[in-house]
Amino acid sequence: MAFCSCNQFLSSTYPFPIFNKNSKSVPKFLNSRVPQSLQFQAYMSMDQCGVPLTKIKIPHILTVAGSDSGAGAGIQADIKACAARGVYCSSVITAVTAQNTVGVQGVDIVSEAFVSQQLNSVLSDMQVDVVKTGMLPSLGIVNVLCQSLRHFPVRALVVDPVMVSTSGDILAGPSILSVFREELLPMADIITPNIKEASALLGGVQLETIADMCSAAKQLHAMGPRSVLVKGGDLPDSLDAVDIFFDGKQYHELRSSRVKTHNTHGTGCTLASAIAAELAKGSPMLRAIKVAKRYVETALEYGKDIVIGNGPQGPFDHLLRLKRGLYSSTKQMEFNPSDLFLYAVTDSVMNERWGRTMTDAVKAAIEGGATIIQLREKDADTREFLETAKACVEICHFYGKPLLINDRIDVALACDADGVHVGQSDMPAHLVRTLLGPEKIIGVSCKTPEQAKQAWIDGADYIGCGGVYPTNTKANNVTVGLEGLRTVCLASNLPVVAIGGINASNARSVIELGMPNLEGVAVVSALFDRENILSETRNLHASLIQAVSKVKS
Ligand SMILES: Cc1ncc(COP(=O)(O)OP(=O)(O)O)c(N)n1
Ligand SMILES: Cc1nc(C(=O)O)sc1CCOP(=O)(O)O
Ligand SMILES: [Mg+2]
Repeated sequence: MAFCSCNQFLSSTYPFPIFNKNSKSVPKFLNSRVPQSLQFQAYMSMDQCGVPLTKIKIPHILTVAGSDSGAGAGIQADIKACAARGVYCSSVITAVTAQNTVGVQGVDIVSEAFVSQQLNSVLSDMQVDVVKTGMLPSLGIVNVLCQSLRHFPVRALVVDPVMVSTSGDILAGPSILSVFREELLPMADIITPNIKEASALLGGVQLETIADMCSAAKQLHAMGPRSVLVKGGDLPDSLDAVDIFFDGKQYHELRSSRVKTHNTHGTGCTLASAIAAELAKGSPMLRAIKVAKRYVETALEYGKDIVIGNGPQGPFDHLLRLKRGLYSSTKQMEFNPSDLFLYAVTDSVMNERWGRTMTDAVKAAIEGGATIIQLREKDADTREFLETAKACVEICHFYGKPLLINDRIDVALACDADGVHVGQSDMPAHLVRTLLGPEKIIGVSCKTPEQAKQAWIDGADYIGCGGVYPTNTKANNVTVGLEGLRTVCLASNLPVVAIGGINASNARSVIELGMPNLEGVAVVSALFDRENILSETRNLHASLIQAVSKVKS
């Protein structure tokens, strides 16, 4: 069988270097074996009859960790998390634990020589993209791992410094701390300690507040990893789950509501594996962490009521009861609040009135400056809507703009749209999130502060607030006015887009409210019920730019 690289994939490189810039012994981008820079690399190949075949390389994580006989954590959690996130997972087992939901009853450490042999088997052959480490129970095992990583460099190293199990059992003693600090951490792209592990790595300091977590992240970063995620799940007195990410320059406070459940065994392993999976797909670090956190939250939500074992901490449902089978293993478009700046909501009745197709209308709106498109079809046949939606996804992605579907989760899934917009009488946003998965964009219409708060809890990405002005486009719509918009913006943790009766003449007053989380305006008739969409969009775009610069000055 003859293989040759397919050129269209050659430019698809990873956005991150292999090892930490401070690492003394490992050169950056060292690559001795295979062209690993080609994510999802495709090979054009011929079989014996000369028929072309396409082979696709899927992202590959190697987990170096301990086995958990109860399968909630360790190697078993890593493999399930990777399967759920659409990447391949090989495994090097460092220890076999006898474990259940009560605790750890026994540990059998695998010999250094055999860990080394496993590492060699996988790394010498299988084109690993990202290595993720979990339980590393002896100094010798950390040493052989570091040696292997020098010999077989990979794209990224995720170190979950597992020391104590959720049940409080010791999985790696203090003897490994020095080799962690001196050898492994400087090689890592990210380390993901919880509060107890961060404290142990820092010699036993007390971490009780978010400020303490930031300080710990900075001190751990000084040990050499490119970035640090200190997980605050154990932080006392916090209603939310708060993690601190530090990339050496900036701190990011990542906050999410806690899922009320005892089924949390293995969340640390799962989060680190999910981060590794996103990195292997090509996401930058912060994005990888956000997606991984959402995945863990969704999995906890799915598993919150399951009963496995009699102990205090049960496993959860990594595969989300296999309900979300339509997750894509390809990289999804990232939501940026600035996408809401000029939000075009389509209307096919208006398009028909002006004698044009939906695809022409979408193209013209984007060329005029629309930053995001929503397909809103109240009466279309599903089949016809789906075909239009598929064509519009292509157009939007060609221009690098996200496309959302109004109301119809099924259509959004079927055409692999970037997300959906739902209102208060549509499917609840938390269910939309579980159906669409952690990466898709979800917007929710909100007219009150309570609705805005709920949208945030439900895992939405933004809210739409209106009607700011009276509109003929949506029957019986309640007008909340500029004051209503201001009240909702003040209550919202999410970015807001204003909607309802907005056009190039009154958009200024909306922007001049000066609310920091008000990112833009959504419009239907001012763009689509006009003869020339391109010039109307340009006009509105110019008004918005003018208004924003006035607010800033
Ligand atoms: C950006 C944006 N904001 C609000 C809406 C309205 O959604 P909803 O309340 O569900 O009403 P319908 O659009 O479904 O009639 C929206 N579509 N987009
Ligand atoms: C779809 C929609 N939702 C609204 C809300 O208030 O939530 S107002 C509206 C219609 C917006 O159309 P136009 O820009 O033509 O006024
Ligand atoms: Mg709706």
